[in-house]
Amino acid sequence: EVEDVKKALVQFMDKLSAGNARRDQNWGWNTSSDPCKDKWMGVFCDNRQQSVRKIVLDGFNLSGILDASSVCMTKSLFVLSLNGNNIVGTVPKEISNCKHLTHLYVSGNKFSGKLPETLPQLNILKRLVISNNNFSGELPDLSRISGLLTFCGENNQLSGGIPQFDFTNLVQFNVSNNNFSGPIPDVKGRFGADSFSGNPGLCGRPLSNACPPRKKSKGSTNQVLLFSGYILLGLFVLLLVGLKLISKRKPKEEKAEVVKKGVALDTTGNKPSDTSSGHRTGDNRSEYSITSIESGMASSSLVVLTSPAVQKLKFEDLLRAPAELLGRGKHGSLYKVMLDDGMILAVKRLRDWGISSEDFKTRMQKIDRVKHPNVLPPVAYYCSKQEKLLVYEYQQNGSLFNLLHGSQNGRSFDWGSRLGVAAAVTKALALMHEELHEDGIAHGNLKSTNILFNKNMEPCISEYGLMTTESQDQSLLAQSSSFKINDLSPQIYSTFKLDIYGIGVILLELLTGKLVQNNGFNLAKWVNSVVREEWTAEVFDKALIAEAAGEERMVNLLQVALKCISPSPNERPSINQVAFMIDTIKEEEERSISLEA
Ligand SMILES: Nc1ncnc2c1ncn2[C@@H]1O[C@H](COP(=O)(O)OP(=O)(O)OP(=O)(O)O)[C@@H](O)[C@H]1O
Repeated sequence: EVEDVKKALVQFMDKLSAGNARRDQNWGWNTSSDPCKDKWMGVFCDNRQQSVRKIVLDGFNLSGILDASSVCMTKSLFVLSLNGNNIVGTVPKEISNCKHLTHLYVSGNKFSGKLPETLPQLNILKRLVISNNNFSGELPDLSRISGLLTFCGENNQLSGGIPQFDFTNLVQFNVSNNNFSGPIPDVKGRFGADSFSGNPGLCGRPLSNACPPRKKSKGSTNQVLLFSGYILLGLFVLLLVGLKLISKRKPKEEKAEVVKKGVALDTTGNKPSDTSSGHRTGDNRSEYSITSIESGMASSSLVVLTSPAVQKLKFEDLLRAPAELLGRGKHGSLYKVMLDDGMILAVKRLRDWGISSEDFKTRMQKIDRVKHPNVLPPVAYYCSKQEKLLVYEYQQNGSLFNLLHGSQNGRSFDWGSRLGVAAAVTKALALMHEELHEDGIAHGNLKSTNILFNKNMEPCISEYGLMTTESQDQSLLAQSSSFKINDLSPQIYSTFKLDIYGIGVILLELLTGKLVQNNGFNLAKWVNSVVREEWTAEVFDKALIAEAAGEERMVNLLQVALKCISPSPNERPSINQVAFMIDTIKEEEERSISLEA
């Protein structure tokens, strides 16, 4: 099989470089050497040098054709980059065989013809860049690639209408200088005229030429409705403030007291509090409305982010709804809020965060821009001087912590599923780290209570980015119970490396089924000591041993975990390396299962 892949790669290069002069000896790309071990030019492999992960051949003056069926023989290629060559012909439909592709770059070549209809089958594609070629015809329905972040198709001869991309998800989009025609879909204000200019047949916003009038469209009625919604909300808030001013003789003092009440409630925990106003349902839990948190709000309103689930959410809905305290973490308290329409939300009331409102907003917007199916997006936030609220959809299926340590004790949580959770979570974190690295926004608080299962039982990382850089210092780390990593030099602690540590601990939890901290027990320390004594097999969860799970792969995953929790942040792998390693283990597991079958 390895030989087949190698032959296919050599054939791919033969066709790609047809007629090009011979390369020097470092070039590789021949059947007598190995693409990974002998480091063929432009080939990047997984850590164990076993499978090809990236092929980057930018600017190699290649002037042949793209043999997609050959290059896609590599089992898990995720980056193919051929920018800045002279490649001719089409992008063949067999490109869809590269199922794992997340990045496809072919800009600055002489590609022509239509893009293949099979392209949207690359459904985990993140970046698609085909600019500066001679592509023509209509685009296939790329809107089917739900996680697409980049589409650059400028400077081609593409025509037809522009598909309804998920513009809220895209971070880069350009179709300028083509022959597109018709109205531009609603880009949600995310992209400007530059992205569409140079297409004489296009009309509508963000271009300045309006489309010829048609029957009044549904879209505009919606807009009117939305607009009047805002006016109503504004009036409501004014009314509320008015009532408060009238009903209170000493509004200032009263307000301070109300805020205090919220805090008092916070510290009394689950006991129903007399200070909580209204909306009690009479049972013995701390149910009350968020009104009691902050009645004096008015200065700013709820900002609904791009999640489709709560487009119509209003601040008044949050205020009115009964809320139940779920827990008090280090960032603040979490409430379960039930809306009238049956929708259930999780509202985090952030504890004094030492961040300005402006910075908070910018941060939320940056986080909102990056979407991954395994990351729980915030759906809205509220931000005033006194109060910051963050709204998520409530996840009925509980957390990874519950699944492992709840009443089931992880018994029905088999090895394959645990490996699946590990792989999904690290991949999701890899994307977040990549996209938010420049902004310096890491997760900051990764742990099994922050991995929630959605309605399809897919694991989702929640509360991404809730820790500011300032508060990510060692003193906070030391206070936190689950991250007690003594003897560490604090200065070199970067938040991104802290996330790797968090992933390592989650992997240990998956492998051992044990709590991270328990009556002086420290999971990381314990695992390290058992491994040092060479009793490695002792660490694994009895439930995994009982199902006779592949021990070799368990040991491999344990090694990944141990690298992640290395005391020196610099020795910890990057999240991409972690994702590769876990992917490889998962592939091996799948292979061994198919062999058994
Ligand atoms: N969106 C959500 N849906 C359902 N349950 C949630 C949601 N977000 C958090 N939870 C659960 O609610 C509980 C309390 O959450 P909270 O965030 O307050 O605690 P924490 O994660 O331990 O603390 P922190 O993240 O602040 O360090 C946790 O068990 C968590 O798994």
